[in-house]
Amino acid sequence: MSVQVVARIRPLLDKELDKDTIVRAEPSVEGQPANLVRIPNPKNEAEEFSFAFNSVYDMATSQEELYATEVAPHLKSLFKGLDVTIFAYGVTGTGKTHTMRGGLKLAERGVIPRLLSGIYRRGKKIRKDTNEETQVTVTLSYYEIYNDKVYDLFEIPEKRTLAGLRLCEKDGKTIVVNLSERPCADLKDFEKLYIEANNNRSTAGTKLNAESSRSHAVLMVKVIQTTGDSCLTSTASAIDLAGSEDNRRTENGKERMVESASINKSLFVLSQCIDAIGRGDKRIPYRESKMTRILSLGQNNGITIMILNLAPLRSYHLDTLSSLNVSSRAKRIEVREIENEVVFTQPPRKTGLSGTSISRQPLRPLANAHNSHVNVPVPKVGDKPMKAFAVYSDKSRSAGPHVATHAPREIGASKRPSDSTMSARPGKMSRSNPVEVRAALELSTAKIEELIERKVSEALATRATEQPAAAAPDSTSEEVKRRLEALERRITSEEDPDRAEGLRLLQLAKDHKDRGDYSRALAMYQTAQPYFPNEQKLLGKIEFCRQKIQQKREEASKSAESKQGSEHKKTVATQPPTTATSFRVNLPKPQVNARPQQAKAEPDDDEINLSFVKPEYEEDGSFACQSSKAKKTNRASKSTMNIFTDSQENMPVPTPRTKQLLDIVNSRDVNIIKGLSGVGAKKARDLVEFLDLQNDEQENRVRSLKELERVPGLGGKTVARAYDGIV
Ligand SMILES: Nc1ncnc2c1ncn2[C@@H]1O[C@H](COP(=O)(O)OP(=O)(O)OP(=O)(O)O)[C@@H](O)[C@H]1O
Repeated sequence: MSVQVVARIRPLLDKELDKDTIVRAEPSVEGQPANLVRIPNPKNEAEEFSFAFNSVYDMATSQEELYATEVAPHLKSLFKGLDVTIFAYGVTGTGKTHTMRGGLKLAERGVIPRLLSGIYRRGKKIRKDTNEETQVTVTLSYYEIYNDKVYDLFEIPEKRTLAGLRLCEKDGKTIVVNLSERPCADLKDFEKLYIEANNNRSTAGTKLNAESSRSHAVLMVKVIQTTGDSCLTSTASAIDLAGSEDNRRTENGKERMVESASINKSLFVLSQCIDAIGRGDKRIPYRESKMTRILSLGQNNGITIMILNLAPLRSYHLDTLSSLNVSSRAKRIEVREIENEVVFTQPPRKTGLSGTSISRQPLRPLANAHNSHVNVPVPKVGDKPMKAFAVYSDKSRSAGPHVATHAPREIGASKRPSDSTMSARPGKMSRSNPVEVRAALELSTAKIEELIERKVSEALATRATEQPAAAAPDSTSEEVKRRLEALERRITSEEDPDRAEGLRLLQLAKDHKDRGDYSRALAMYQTAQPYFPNEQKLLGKIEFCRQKIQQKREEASKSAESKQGSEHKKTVATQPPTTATSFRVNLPKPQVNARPQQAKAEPDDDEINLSFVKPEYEEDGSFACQSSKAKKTNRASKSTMNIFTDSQENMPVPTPRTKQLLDIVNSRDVNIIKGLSGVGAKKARDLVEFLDLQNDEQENRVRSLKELERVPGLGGKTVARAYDGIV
C-alpha cells in the first residue's frame, strides 16, 4: 500500500478575510469527493496546475470530518498490530498544529486527542468483548526534534543536555535512546500529560504565525494488548512537523533564523528522500537529518498518512506549489503493511538471565526493499525521463479536469534492484566472490560511512539489550548467572524504572557539571537524591556544586567590586565626593588575603555511579535506591493534581489582589487571562482547557494561589509574576 496523502486547505483567518484566494479543492469525477488541488500557474494565470491526492479537504472541513474519514478507519488496523504513522506537512502557518493538536473547544480538537479517545474506546470494547481476558494498556512517549537534536518533551527543559538524546537503529526501526515512556490510563491522564509536555515544546512568534512550532514534535502512542502470556504491541505515531519558511517573508531574527535553517534543511532532506525513493535510488538520504531518520518514510512498515496543509492565499503561492510537488510525489511511496507479531512472555529461562522482561519482536530486514523498482521495465534509449510528480498544466480552455496518471518512473538498466538494503545484505567484505568484492570496493565514501554508522549503532543497541543474553552460556556458574541477571536488570531497568530514572538524572547532572553549569548540575543531583537516599557520595556531589556556585558568586562580586572601585577612583579624582561615593568608599574592603572558599574535593562521578551499582553485584537488595512506593508519596505531594478538593473552610481569605487574579483565572476567558503578566496565549489556553477538564467531577473554581500554582504548566514563578502584574 502506498503512503496515503491527503490535502487540507485551511480557512481564511479573521485578518485575511479581504485577501485573494487561489487554491481550490475539486473532484476529478463530478459527484465524487474532491481529490484534486487546483492552483494557477504563477507565470501564466490563464493556466492551472492540478495535483491529485487520495482526498482533498476544502476550507469548510471540520476537525471531526477529517479525523472520521482519514484516521478513525485505521484504528482497527492499529489494534490488529499494524503501526500507524500520521504526519502533518506544509508551509508555516498553514494549520499543521491545528490539524494535529487542534483548539480548545470539543469541536476543534485535532487528530491527536481524537485518536487517543478512539484508542481508549476501542480498548474498552476489546476488554468487554473478551470478558476482561484481553487487557489493553497505553503508554506515551513524546519528543521534539529541535535544531536537529532530540529532546524528551516529558522532561523539563532544564534536564536537557546540549547533545540531546541519541538515536540508534534496532530491528529495522529508529529508536530514541533513553526516551521516557509514561503510562496513560485514560483520556484525562492524556490531557494532563499532553498539556504539560506541550509547554516544553519550542514555539515562538514569527511574522507568519504568532505561535509557530520551531520543532518537529513526535507523539508515540504504544498500544499493548495482553492476553494470558501473549502480548501484541503496536504504535501510533502522530507527528507535527515544523513548517518550511521563506525567510524573505518571515523577517526572522538571528535565533529564529538558526531554527529556520534547521527546519528548512530537514524538510529539504525529506523532499530529497521522497525524490530518491521515487527515482528508485539505491541510497536514500534518510540519515542526513534526524527527522527523516525517525520518519523513515517508505521504510516504516504499517500505515502512513501524510496530511498536507495548505493556505489558500496568493501570498503563499510559490510555497504552496513547492509543497504540492513534494507531497504529490510522496503518495507514490509504497509502505508494506506488516503487522507486528504477537510476542509470548515466556517463563524465565533456566540458563540465567531470567530477569529480562524485554519482549523482542523477531528481527526483520530493513524494509525499504519494497520501494525498489525491481519489475519496472527498462527505459528505451531516447525516452524522456518521466516527471516524478502528478502535476500538469491544463489550459483554462481545456474541457474538464485531468488527473495525471503517470506510469511508475522507469529506472536505468544498469541500476541494481534495491530490494535488499545495506543492512539486510550480508557484509560485502566477507564475501569471497571477486566481482562482489570489487563492487564493495566501489561503494562510495558516503555509502561506506552510512554502512559503518548504521552497523555501529545497531551493534551498540543490540549490545545494550542483548549482550547479557548472548553472553550466558549454558555452563555459566550460578554465581556468574546471578551477577549477569543483576547486570541485565540494571541495563534494561525494567524491574526498577526508578533506579534507571535516578541514574539518568545523575548522568544529566554530570553532563551539566562537565560543562561548568553547576546550578543545573546541583538541581539535577538534588532531583536524583530521593532515588539514592543517604548516599554519601551523592551528598558530597551536592555539597561540591553548592561550593562551586558560592565560589563563583564570590568571584563575581569581587570582580564587580574591584570594577566599581576603579570606576569610583576615577570618579573621586574628578568630582567632589557625594554621600553616595563616600558611602561606597567606606564599604568593607574585600580581604586581600582571604581566598575564595575552596570547594571540597569532589567525589568522582564514576565512583558514585559505581558505588550505586556495586551492591547489586555483591548483595542483592542491598542497594540503597529508595523503593518506588516511598518515593511515590514524595512525588504525589509535589504534583497533586486534584487541585479543587481542599475544603472551603481551610481556604485563607484572599487579599484584593489575589481575588482579582483568581477572578481573572476563573473567568476562563482566554483573552483576559492571556493579558496577565507572564502568562501569554498558550498558557492561558492550557489553563482554561485544564479547568474545563475539572468540570465533570469537581468544583471548578481556583480558590487560592496555591491551587493555581498546582495547575500543570503554571508553577510558582508564573503565578508570582501574574500576581505582581496585578495593579
Ligand atoms: N482548519 C482551521 N480552522 C480554523 N483555524 C485554523 C485552521 N487551520 C489553521 N488555523 C489557524 O491558522 C493559524 C496557523 O495555524 P497553525 O499554527 O496550526 O499552523 P502551522 O502550520 O502549525 O504553523 P507552524 O509551522 O509555524 O507551526 C492558527 O491561528 C490556527 O488556529
